[in-house]
Parts: sequence; structure tokens; C-alpha cells
Amino acid sequence: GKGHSHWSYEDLKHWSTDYSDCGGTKQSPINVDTAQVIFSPDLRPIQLSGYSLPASKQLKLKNNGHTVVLDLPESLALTGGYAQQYRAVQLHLHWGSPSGHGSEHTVNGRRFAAEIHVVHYNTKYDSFTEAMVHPDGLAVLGAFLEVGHGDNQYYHEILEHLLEIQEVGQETLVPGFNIAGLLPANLKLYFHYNGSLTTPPCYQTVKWTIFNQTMLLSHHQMSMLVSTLRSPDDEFLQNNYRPVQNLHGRRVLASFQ
Ligand SMILES: NS(=O)(=O)c1c(F)c(F)c(SCCc2ccc(C(=O)O)cc2)c(F)c1NC1CCCCCCC1
Ligand SMILES: [Zn+2]
Repeated sequence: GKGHSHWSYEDLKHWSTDYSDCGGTKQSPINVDTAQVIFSPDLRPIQLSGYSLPASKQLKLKNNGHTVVLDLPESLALTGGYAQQYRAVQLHLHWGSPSGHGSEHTVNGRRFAAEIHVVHYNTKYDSFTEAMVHPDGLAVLGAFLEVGHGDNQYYHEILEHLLEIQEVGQETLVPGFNIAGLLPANLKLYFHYNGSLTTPPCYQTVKWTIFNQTMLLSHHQMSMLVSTLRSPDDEFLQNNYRPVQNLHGRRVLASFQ
């Protein structure tokens, strides 16, 4: 997109000179200190509708130089858990390298191997470009990825195509599948806070939901994720995570004790 391409995870200090919101007081990601979260029993289970897509529905998968993005149809709707309805825009991943973890959010200082973000916009606005400049404009669902036993069949639907989009700007088509399979089965246990996009323009317009349950991928799948895509400087695209940001007094809510 316009202006996105010249920033990098190496020169984080310049983000706020080019994009003023990046220096704001409601930035993401954050560290979740579980001793400081506020148990909020009124937080409802997250409900996903229309997430199961037929294989006939082709989805665009792109290496945009900063991550791998799967465009999502607006038919995917986020209903429970938020006061208003949100519709899907895209999903993407953040990861580390063979020698280190790369989730964006951390829990009690622990960084997980990787993190998925499913980005939605509030349907009271006409489009996500309009929504993303309003404080209640965006809702992002986040889940941590770790190495476990056996391949994850849902992540396989994306990871098996990474070789087709190794270079920046390359895109391919992926047959539809149940996108909900990329997120935990238990959508009741999550942290919730108000924050921002973790990339320029860093708009402070995201209601974040970070699930407590972690997704498990095989070791081979995780190594595919961290060592396939190339970045603009033709190195491996790795460590595409922003350091955690100061809470500046924000409270993190938890739907569980
Ligand atoms: N964690 S996050 O949600 O803030 C996030 C990142 F951390 C991201 F790193 C990204 S990718 C970087 C932004 C970008 C670059 C190029 C293109 C393109 O060529 O199409 C598109 C986007 C990325 F796309 C997103 N999500 C986007 C934020 C960018 C602008 C609005 C689009 C929806 C959400
Ligand atoms: Zn993200």
C-alpha cells in the first residue's frame, strides 16, 4: 500500500516521525501481566459466523514484504464478545526465526513462537479504510502459535502455499476452508484491551482480543513459516514483530479468572 513499504522493524524509532500515532499512548502490542488484569465476567464468548468457506471460494494469499496476508470476504462476521458487529478484512501472521520466538503480544514476559491476527472492521462504517480511523473501528482477534506434535491441518491450508509467494509482492490463490480452525476451539477465554495497529500508521483504533488457548503447529510447519518468505532486502522475512509498548495506565480485561 501507499507509504507502507519504506518502514522496517529495524528502524522502529523513525515510525513516530513519519506516523505520529506510532508515538501515542494507546499502542500495541503489549505485555499482558496476568497479576494486573481485571476479571470481567460480563465479557461474552466470541462468536464467529460464516467462517467456514467452501473450497470453491478462492482466497488471495500475498507476501506484502512485512507478513503473509490472507484476504478474507466480508461474509465472515464477528458477533459475540463485542457490542457491535465487525466483519473480516484479512488475517496475517507474526513470527521469529529458527533461533527465536516472534509473537507480538507477550504474557508475563513470555514471547510465543508466533501469533495470528484476524482483522475486522466495524460495520457501522462503510469500509475498513473509513473504520480504521475511528476508535471503535477495528477489532483484531489474536492467538499464539507454538510447536506441538503433528501437523495442524488448518495452518497447512496456508503454509503449503508459502513456496509460491517467496518473493515480495507475489500472491497466489488458496481454496476456501474453515477459517475458524486457525483460532482456538475455546473462544470464551481471552484478554481484551484497547490498542492500535502494530504497524504504521499505528492508528489507535483497535479493540484487541487475545485468546488464552494456544494453537499448536508441527516443528516442520513452524520452520516453513520462519524460513520461506523473503523481505524487501531479499533476506528471509523474520522477526516481523513490534516490541511491546507501554500501557500508559490502560487496563487489560480478562474473561476468566
Ligand atoms: N498487526 S496489524 O494488524 O497492525 C498489521 C501488521 F502488523 C502488519 F505488519 C501488516 S503488513 C504491513 C502493512 C501493509 C503493507 C503492504 C500492504 C500491501 O501491499 O497490500 C498492506 C499492508 C498488516 F497489514 C497489519 N494489519 C493491517 C494494518 C495495515 C493497514 C490496514 C489494513 C488492515 C490491517
Ligand atoms: Zn498483526
